[in-house]
Amino acid sequence: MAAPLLSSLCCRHSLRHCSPRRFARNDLSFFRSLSTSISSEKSLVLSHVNEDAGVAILAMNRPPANSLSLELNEAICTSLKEIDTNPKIQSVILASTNPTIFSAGLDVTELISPDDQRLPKFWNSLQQVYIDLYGSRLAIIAAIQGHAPAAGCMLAMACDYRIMYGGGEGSTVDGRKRKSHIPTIGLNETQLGIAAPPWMGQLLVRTIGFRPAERALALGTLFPPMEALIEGLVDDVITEESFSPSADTIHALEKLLPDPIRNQALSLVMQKAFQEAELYAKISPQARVASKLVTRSESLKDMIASREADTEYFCSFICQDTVQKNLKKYVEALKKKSKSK
Ligand SMILES: CC/C=C\CC/C=C/CC(=O)SCCNC(=O)CCNC(=O)[C@H](O)C(C)(C)COP(=O)(O)OP(=O)(O)OC[C@H]1O[C@@H](n2cnc3c(N)ncnc32)[C@H](O)[C@@H]1OP(=O)(O)O
Repeated sequence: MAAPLLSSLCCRHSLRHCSPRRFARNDLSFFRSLSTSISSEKSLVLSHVNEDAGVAILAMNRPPANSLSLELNEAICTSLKEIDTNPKIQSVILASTNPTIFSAGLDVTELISPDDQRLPKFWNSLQQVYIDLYGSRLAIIAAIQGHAPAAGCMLAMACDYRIMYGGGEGSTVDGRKRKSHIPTIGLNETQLGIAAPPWMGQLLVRTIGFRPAERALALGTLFPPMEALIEGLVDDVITEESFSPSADTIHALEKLLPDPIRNQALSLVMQKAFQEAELYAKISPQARVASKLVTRSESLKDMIASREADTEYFCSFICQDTVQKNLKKYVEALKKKSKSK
């Protein structure tokens, strides 16, 4: 049986051990309703299940940018595990409560002057997120309504299908117009003066192919939606003009989410993601998981085998003076940019 193999592969080696302005940027009106179902660790992740459809939603909820802290990583794993234990669920939509940011990647503040107990734990938690998503028996659909740099892109690549919002006019937050946003996705680590870890770089190679990945890794390329589609980094790009959900999809999603999604980008990607999630949920789970094993088990085994060495290398790399200097500069620039808005 394929499913137990995949899960035992992952479990055996598990090392599990705002400002008001920012808050308003999240479409909490709709996602708040999700917290009534399963919520974990201060609701850093909100999730909800629809057993009839066989679909669940897992939404990252860490303002202002869904940057991956130790706690958010742990919350993602906990929620996924809870969903995984429900045999009626076959598909999960990995989403974000932030209308313009899917995930900003690692919380870079975790990397600056790090605590030597917390740093390896933090890295282990990121590895675990990757292992749990990539090796899940569930079909996971990434609903990428906003930016997905670095480890944010890794989250998407670890899913089974990626839908990206193509940007457009008149996106709304809380019913008010806001300027349109065009999200980007990619492994931009070299722009921070660091390199993507081998397993993340290899994931890009497996997703878009050797030469495009080699170039994108070196340059730290962040792809806008249509370029990401052409490269094969995402599977679908949708805009207000290109996608209208069927009445059935709207109804089924409404059943799953009692409050309507008011943000247009979020609403569109969620509707498309729901359609895709239903499609996966209709496939024989055994056959689907067996086919997933064909493409993923070897790289997962390699990753698990090199996990400890990867953590050691990461910790010593991050603590180097030059790396610390680069990271500090990067975070200062990030904060300056944010303040100047
Ligand atoms: C051997 C291997 C060794 C090392 C491997 C290390 C691997 C690393 C993988 C990573 O994931 S590194 C992280 C890379 N992430 C980024 O470079 C993204 C940085 N963020 C941005 O570019 C932008 O924030 C955005 C495009 C995601 C969104 O832009 P925008 O909508 O304009 O928002 P703001 O820039 O104003 O940001 C809002 C708020 O969020 C804070 N923030 C953003 N990203 C991060 C982050 N990654 N970590 C922590 N905090 C982040 C930002 O500072 C703003 O906060 P304020 O309090 O200043 O308002």
